[in-house]
Amino acid sequence: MNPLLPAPAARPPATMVGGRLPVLDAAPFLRGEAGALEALAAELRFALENVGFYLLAGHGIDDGLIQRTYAAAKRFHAQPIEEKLKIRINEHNLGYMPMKGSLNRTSAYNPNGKPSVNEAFFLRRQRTPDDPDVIANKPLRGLNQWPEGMPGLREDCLAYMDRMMRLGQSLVPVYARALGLVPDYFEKAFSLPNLILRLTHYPAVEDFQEGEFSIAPHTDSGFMTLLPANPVDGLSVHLPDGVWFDIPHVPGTYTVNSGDMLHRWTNEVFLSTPHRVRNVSPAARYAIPFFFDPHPDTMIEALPGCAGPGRPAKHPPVLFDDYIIWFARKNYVHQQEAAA
Ligand SMILES: O=C(O)CCC(=O)C(=O)O
Ligand SMILES: [Fe+2]
Repeated sequence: MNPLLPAPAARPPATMVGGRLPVLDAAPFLRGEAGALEALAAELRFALENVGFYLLAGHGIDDGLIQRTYAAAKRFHAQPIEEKLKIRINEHNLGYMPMKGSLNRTSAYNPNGKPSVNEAFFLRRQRTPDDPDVIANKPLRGLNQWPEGMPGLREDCLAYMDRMMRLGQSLVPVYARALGLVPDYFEKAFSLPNLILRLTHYPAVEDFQEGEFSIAPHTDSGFMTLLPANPVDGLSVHLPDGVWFDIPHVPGTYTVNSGDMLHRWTNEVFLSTPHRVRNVSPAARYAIPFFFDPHPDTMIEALPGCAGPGRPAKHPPVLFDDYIIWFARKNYVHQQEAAA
């Protein structure tokens, strides 16, 4: 079967924040309105070919659920360090990563290489001890580590991950159409997607040193990252023309970006745009990025329509599993210690 359909022409959406950041409204598509899939796909194509970031409105995620997840981040990090260290990040990248535990070495955008001034709690798909991947001890597929004595935290985080997974799955056909593929092209890759929820605490820093950041300039590793609107500013995006653009606080939206894996899968048709955080506010900043990726068994090779005569494939095929293991080793201090 030919997976290709005519691709929609890239089209800037009606609203561009600061003349640069596309705002995509998913509501007509999520309501199932006629023609909405094609219209949203044309705007998505514009956003990911030219910016790599967009604001998503009309996503249907309940604000109460978002606020409970932000509260979970705050509650988690408010614990004494001894409590947090009881679930220190393990070889599956699950649990608590202490301050300055990541270095972002996969990216050429952080030449000075100072560790980032943040601490984070990592969750992935909730698994049970009888999960075949857990029994086989497959890398990055372990059991979540939960803090003790934090009633409701686990339920809120799992409810958020489940709801965000469903949003991601409902957006995947828009990505397929934006690439000129049949809407269900990615169905198998995303029927059991790889999920990561990162609850990050960026303390207020009075005086950043040269080359020091709350999170150093980096690109994300995967397919799609979704960040709910953040009342504390600090995220900036390195646009293709070289300008650092500050993401504004637009309540009710998500900031969504594509990562290295989608960049590679699309044979570099879609961007993976560098970004960084500096919390220069007097208060702590929390972030709850949700990373939505294909199943680890997915083979990432140039998609139909993205490579061919005149545009040869720029990367060899790679199993997503091998790719994320490589990425984790490069970026996390504890992974390097384990591999040494
Ligand atoms: O804190 C933010 O707003 C962005 C965080 C981020 O880029 C990341 O965790 O990959
Ligand atoms: Fe990021």
